[in-house]
Amino acid sequence: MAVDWITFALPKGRLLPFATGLLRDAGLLRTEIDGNGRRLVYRDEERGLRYLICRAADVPTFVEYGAADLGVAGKDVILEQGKDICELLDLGFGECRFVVAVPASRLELFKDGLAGYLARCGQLRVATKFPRVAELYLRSRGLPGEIIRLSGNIELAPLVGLAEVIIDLVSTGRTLRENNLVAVEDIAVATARLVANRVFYQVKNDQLLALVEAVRKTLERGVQEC
Ligand SMILES: Nc1ncnc2c1ncn2[C@@H]1O[C@H](COP(=O)(O)OP(=O)(O)OP(=O)(O)O)[C@@H](O)[C@H]1O
Ligand SMILES: O=P(O)(O)OC[C@H]1O[C@H](OP(=O)(O)OP(=O)(O)O)[C@H](O)[C@@H]1O
Repeated sequence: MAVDWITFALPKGRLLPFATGLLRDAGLLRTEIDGNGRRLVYRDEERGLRYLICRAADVPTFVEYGAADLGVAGKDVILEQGKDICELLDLGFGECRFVVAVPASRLELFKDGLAGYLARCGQLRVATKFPRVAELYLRSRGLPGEIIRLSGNIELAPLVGLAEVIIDLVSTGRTLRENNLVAVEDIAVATARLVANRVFYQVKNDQLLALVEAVRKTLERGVQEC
């Protein structure tokens, strides 16, 4: 790989249309990327730009290890992983929030918050895909609790007695509603971020700054999903 190529790690899935729309508007993407396809690497030879289609949670890893210079990653994943990468821009899209949610049928038990629940019931198990965020949250509240890490469909856990509460991402609220859960506490809002490899951001500073500036100007104008 020539050193002057610039590689973007893009998240497949729900963030991809926004990320590609933004890069296209910024003049940094001319290739068609098929979000539903199996192809994982796209190149714009003329401009020396390369795009990697990564799992959303893997973008920080590709960037931290220098397999990509720049990447688009959710703040949720950034908070959870604590990777050594530079966060350059808040891209605004992919907004969701970390919440604590409980079964609506048990809401009364949580009327004095998680601390009140613990005092009443003596046990707090938290199912989540984000154990670090959950751990930090419990610690910041001085709450003892067991974190149960799941890979997805977190909402299932309190419905079958695997956990008393969940800590998960919510955007439309549909998944909570359809599983008779309610959010009782908000933890943090997350949006997609433009991130960079720490070393490359210094070494290729002129090249990367020009790209970051193009993205920043596009954000100021407003982004189209494509
Ligand atoms: N309601 C939401 N739930 C989860 N992630 C959301 C939501 N809304 C926006 N996002 C953003 O989308 C990213 C996850 O994208 P996506 O759901 O496509 O991947 P994933 O399901 O976590 O990963 P994969 O399919 O690779 O296991 C999150 O990191 C977050 O930044
Ligand atoms: O508020 P909503 O719009 O309903 O979105 C929230 C849901 O989306 C995410 O799950 P995802 O779709 O990523 O699937 P997963 O459970 O397999 O992680 C999240 O974990 C919630 O389950």
